[in-house]
Amino acid sequence: MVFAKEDVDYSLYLVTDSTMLPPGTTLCSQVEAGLKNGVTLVQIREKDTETKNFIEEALEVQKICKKYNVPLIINDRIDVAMAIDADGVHVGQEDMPIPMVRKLLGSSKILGWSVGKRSEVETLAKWGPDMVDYVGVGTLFPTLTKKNPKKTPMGTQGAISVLNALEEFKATWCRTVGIGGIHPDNIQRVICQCVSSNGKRSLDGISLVSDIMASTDACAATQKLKTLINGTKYQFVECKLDATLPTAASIQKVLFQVSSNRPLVQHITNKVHQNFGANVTLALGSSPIMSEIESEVSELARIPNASLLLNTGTVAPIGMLKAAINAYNEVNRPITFDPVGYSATETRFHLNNTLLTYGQFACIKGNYSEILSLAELNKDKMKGVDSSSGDTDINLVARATQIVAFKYRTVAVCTGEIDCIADGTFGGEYKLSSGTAGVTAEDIPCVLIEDGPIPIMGDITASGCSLGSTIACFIGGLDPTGNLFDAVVGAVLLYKSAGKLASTHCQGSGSFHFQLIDALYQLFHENKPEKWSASLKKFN
Ligand SMILES: Cc1ncc(COP(=O)(O)OP(=O)(O)O)c(N)n1
Ligand SMILES: Cc1ncsc1CCOP(=O)(O)O
Ligand SMILES: [Mg+2]
Repeated sequence: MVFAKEDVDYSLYLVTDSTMLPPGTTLCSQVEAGLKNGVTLVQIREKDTETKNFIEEALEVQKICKKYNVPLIINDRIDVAMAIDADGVHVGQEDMPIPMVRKLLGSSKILGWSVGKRSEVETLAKWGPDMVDYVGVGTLFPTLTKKNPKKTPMGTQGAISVLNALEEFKATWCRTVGIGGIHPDNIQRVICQCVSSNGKRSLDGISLVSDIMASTDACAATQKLKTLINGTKYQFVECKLDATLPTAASIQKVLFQVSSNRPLVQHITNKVHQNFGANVTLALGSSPIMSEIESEVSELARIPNASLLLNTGTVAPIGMLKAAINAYNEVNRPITFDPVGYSATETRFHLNNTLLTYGQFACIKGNYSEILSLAELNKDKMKGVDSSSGDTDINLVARATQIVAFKYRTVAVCTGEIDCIADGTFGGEYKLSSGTAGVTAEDIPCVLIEDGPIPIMGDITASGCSLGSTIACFIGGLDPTGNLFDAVVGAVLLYKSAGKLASTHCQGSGSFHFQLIDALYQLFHENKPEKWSASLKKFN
């Protein structure tokens, strides 16, 4: 059977490993369970099997693949692939060089290569379309399946770099599958986030081993994966999104929802912010809980209208932070992420990136320096964790906010003299292969709040962090059909308006602190956004 290369369906690519088979199953029974339920491509990857047994097993699996009309790929062993006339071969960076493999296999066979770096993509592009048909992009997440992995997990941002390189070097023929630690809890995020910056391509498929091979019910495991792959909406937060910009009426609706739903806002935040954040949360009719207890995060995330503010100013143990992200992502409750001092030190850079790779955030909030660094547009290293001051190129800041929103499929907020908010969620929509149909960061909704600076804001501690509390209250308080962008924009408008009001009543920074809480309380309960002093302007 010869498969036309352009017809190969990479969407659910099963790679075998008979060392992890549960009792009562065999290599063939697991592969057949997968094929029966929608696996579209199979690779035999048996690292410890002797040649004779490898061939026998490969021939058995080949019979099953033929029955389901699905191509069979052989891992590493070009000799075995040729001996049994398999449909293709997969090799990695440490295996036989690609030009030699192609020469041995001939042009009609499928040839896959493992890549993780831009330079590797450049090489395959130089070889041209007759060499590599698809790439395995990884390792995405930690996995126990690959022994002694040479690469540290690259996360979705690493996969985006590979997709960008394929576009940059115009390797249009080359298909892509993500591999490494992919399971139902992260598969939608992988498909949703892994889109090239020009919006032209997402991954063509998901490749995995243990989720099916180690499953005691491989049929159910495959069905679950298939449903998630074929789905079109990633409900990382149960919020309806539409294309219209927020209005006073839509923000009023958000405030009503927050008042009636009274969200529980878990704060994992820095010590300086804790007391102020709790008071801001209470002023907004919500309940604060300042918990960093790992064993209770799952319970907290399951409370109706729970919302998490994760601020990395002073840092809880990484295991606790990951558990919290996991707990909220698992039940589709929103996380507001404030990567304080994102690239101020190497330690912060790695910690924040680890967390960004680990989960999905409904909102990412930062000051100019943080957002520029997240967007990789900050040429100068940040000096500290405070917001930068001085001349600001608002076009650059707005562009950076859009890039962050697009990259992380989130609502990004950049705060400063002018605040900027961009919606890169695409309503949670995702699709293999076609990316965002060419829609890029520059095209996504973006608004500015240009009401001038409130200098006294800089004279109290944790004023920026408490905008995070406000956002977390608003997102958490939404009804299931609520609008995420409206909620974030409403929170920023309220906070700025309250800041202005408080600054006119205070006598100094001490009274400003209290006046700010009073103003938030008053404007929130009055619920007349049309009267707020801060106003919106569409960017572009
Ligand atoms: C689809 C797919 N992608 C990547 C790999 C890994 O190949 P390699 O880097 O050669 O590692 P081993 O699988 O040989 O351990 C793969 N097998 N399949
Ligand atoms: C073969 C391979 N190459 C990179 S990660 C990996 C193993 C993936 O296995 P799992 O899906 O069980 O994490
Ligand atoms: Mg290999």
